[in-house]
Amino acid sequence: MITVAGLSVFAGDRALVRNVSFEIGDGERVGLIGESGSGKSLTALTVLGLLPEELRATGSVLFHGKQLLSASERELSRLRGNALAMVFQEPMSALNPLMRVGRQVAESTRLHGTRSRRKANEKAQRLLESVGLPDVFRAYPHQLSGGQRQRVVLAIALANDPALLICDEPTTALDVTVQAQVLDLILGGVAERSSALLFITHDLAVVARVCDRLLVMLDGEIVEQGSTREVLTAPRHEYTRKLLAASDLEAA
Ligand SMILES: Nc1ncnc2c1ncn2[C@@H]1O[C@H](COP(=O)(O)OP(=O)(O)OP(=O)(O)O)[C@@H](O)[C@H]1O
Repeated sequence: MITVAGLSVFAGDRALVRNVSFEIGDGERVGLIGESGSGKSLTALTVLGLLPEELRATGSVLFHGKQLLSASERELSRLRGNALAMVFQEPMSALNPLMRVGRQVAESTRLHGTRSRRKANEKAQRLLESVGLPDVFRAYPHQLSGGQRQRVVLAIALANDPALLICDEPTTALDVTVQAQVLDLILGGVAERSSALLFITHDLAVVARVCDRLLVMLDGEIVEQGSTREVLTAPRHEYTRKLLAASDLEAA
């Protein structure tokens, strides 16, 4: 479904992501792990066509055979929020503070379809119910907790049944008590739609639960990839071993 080949990202002459290659199949759940600054977010942003202007990407990102690196902004924005969706760490950055959340969910269904306002509102309400928020349609984002806001963002991301959902540290900014709940909603949401998932985190316990396959990044490169089981039980790269040793999974 998506094939990334020889992807590099540059700031001037400096390579921040180097020669990264991986594939994600239909419905597959892939984890991207590695320490802060290793290039995980830049890799995800490149796939979404959201790289900051000062950065430049080379290589290839094929989505259903279409080259995204040379796609126009118009084509990319049509794909985003439709076939490709995302949930980032900070939910407030994805929400409009001045618009009621129900309307924001409804707009995301209307952007990519031709439904009437009434149908869009009904769908938005159903989506909000599916993330456990039946009573927030008329609320503004500031009236919600962080976990509730992230659930609204998830409802928006899932609104158009994306082929691929990219989550970049989606629970890191949340209270520990609601992290598991949001994670379960993400997993349930992608399973129900057979969406593929690219899940970025530094939390190995989470990827062990969530992902079929893992990519390990270090200094802009993928140093190891394989099934979650292989990578977590028989890591080949010294860096992966260090990551494991530093985590609670050591005994797994
Ligand atoms: N716009 C930019 N200009 C120059 N350097 C950048 C820019 N954005 C990111 N970088 C650098 O690129 C490297 C990779 O950043 P990236 O955000 O992808 O890392 P990450 O693995 O996602 O880390 P984190 O877990 O902290 O989000 C970092 O060294 C970062 O400082």
